[in-house]
Amino acid sequence: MNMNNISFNSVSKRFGNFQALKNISFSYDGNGAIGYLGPNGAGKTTSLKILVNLIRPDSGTVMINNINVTKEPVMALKKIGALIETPLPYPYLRVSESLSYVAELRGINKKDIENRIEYYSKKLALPDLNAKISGLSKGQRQRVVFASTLIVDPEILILDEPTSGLDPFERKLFRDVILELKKEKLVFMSSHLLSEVSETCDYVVFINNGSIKASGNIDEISSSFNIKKVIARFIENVDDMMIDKIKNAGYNVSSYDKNSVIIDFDGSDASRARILSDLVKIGNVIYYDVVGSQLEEAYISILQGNNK
Ligand SMILES: Nc1ncnc2c1ncn2[C@@H]1O[C@H](COP(=O)(O)OP(=O)(O)OP(=O)(O)O)[C@@H](O)[C@H]1O
Repeated sequence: MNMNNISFNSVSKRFGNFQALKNISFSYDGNGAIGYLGPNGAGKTTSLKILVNLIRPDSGTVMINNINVTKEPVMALKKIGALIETPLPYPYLRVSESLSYVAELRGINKKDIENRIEYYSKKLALPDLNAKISGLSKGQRQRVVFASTLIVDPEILILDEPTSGLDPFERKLFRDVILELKKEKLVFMSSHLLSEVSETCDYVVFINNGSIKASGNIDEISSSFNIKKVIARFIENVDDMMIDKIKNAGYNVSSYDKNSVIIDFDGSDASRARILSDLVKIGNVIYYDVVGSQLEEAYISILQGNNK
């Protein structure tokens, strides 16, 4: 099995007066999945485009499997599959034609093409292979485009928000394919969906305002951030009087609805226990738990600059 790697070394990119990437560096060795996280406009797509040589950095280098992408793009990108800003596949072609066309361009033999079309047609629940691309829904098109990046059997898969705009069923199809692929390949994906990243990725890189804020093993990063909200559900309706009592007990109510209240806290077990013992004096608590995820806490803390 091949081991893959990618690295950004002091990469900067300016658009006019706007500095989109400021000296970014990170690297990853091995197979698995890397999640690239950051708010809109952080510089994720710009980084991914530089990685696949769609744009050139002003300074710094990007390497794929130790080959400099800017200097030797053909060699570096030979084993890459990329899905960046979903292009429209040829509308007049049929699904199977559009898939074999991409594979033929890469010199893949007919038998492999047929097998892979059949495989991904099942895995991604592709529409009828004889259907015209122009008649497909947005999600169906996205599935076909994803299949066309996979049909060439890439060693490294670069995906820019691959599931944006997909329904939950389609997201699951994508997730299962990524989970399968990452066993033997390297997947580098940007995403806004933290739940998706925590389910699929082994490593995370956080970017904000064109700078890398943190990177590391997802479990190690997540475990250093405690969840800082609890939810309590009551038998009785939550009214203003109850909310006042909770506030008077010294708590910050983040939100509430008919039967439940969400309270901010410092994330410690001691505070969590104390809140519950206070709440049972105020109402009949039937459910109590922390809400959110550690990755979400990490994302918020790191991107707000409270990096531990
Ligand atoms: N070709 C361009 N010309 C001018 N500015 C650009 C260009 N491409 C990107 N930018 C700017 O660079 C910044 C980073 O954009 P980029 O698309 O990399 O962000 P992103 O992290 O991918 O965001 P999103 O999650 O919204 O896709 C943005 O402020 C964007 O407006």
